[in-house]
Amino acid sequence: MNNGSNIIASLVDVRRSFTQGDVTIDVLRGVNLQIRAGELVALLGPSGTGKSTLLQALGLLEGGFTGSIKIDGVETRDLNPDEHTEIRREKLGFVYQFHHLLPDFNALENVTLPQLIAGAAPEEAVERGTALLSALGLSERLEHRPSKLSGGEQQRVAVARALANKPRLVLADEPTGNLDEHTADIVLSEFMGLVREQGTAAVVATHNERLARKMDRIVRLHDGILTEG
Ligand SMILES: Nc1ncnc2c1ncn2[C@@H]1O[C@H](COP(=O)(O)OP(=O)(O)OP(=O)(O)O)[C@@H](O)[C@H]1O
Repeated sequence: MNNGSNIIASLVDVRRSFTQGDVTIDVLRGVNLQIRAGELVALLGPSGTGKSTLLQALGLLEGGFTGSIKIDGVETRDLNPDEHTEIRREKLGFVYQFHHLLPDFNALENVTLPQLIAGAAPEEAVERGTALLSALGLSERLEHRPSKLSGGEQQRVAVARALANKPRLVLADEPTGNLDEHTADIVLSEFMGLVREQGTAAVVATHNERLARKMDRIVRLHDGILTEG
């Protein structure tokens, strides 16, 4: 279901502080961000500025935020953890720097599992998983376990998994950060191509300006504030 609006995610005046002993760090100091459906947004900023924290806000992965966090028009702040989980399952996909694939499952199973959990019929899940992995050049690797795949291949499986349930928004935290530059370029280009083909929006945290420039929009986090361009 979608709310008819073109905005898939919206943050208004989002703040987050962390306190460790006597020290409080204001990591997000009033972040505003609107992501349109199908839009690819690069999130840049030096290490430790709060890119992961911002993705956690969008992914409804942590508490402790103030401000408004809307996903597909729904204000999430007052929802309970089960409702957050449901929104994550229905609308969001995640890719991390390290793939977090299940080691005892093969590539195809890693992509079909989230679909089965979401209630897809097994044949449907296998068909979609095979199509996604094939689009990423892994048609010959469906039955390989993660340990038998290269780093780039593992990240491709993680990308396919993130898209398995047709999310409206994919949140990617340094998705190619542990790959060499050449492989990172290829995997990120494939990721962007697939995301565009699926009409999914994405926010991609990265240190890589060059790759960021290939996306629709760049936002930068600096001193807890987000700026455009
Ligand atoms: N759970 C936590 N408890 C205390 N401090 C935290 C916590 N999570 C993050 N921080 C602090 O918040 C700041 C932002 O961290 P975050 O991981 O969001 O940055 P980042 O921009 O993603 O960094 P990197 O590019 O290195 O991954 C850091 O100073 C970090 O130490």
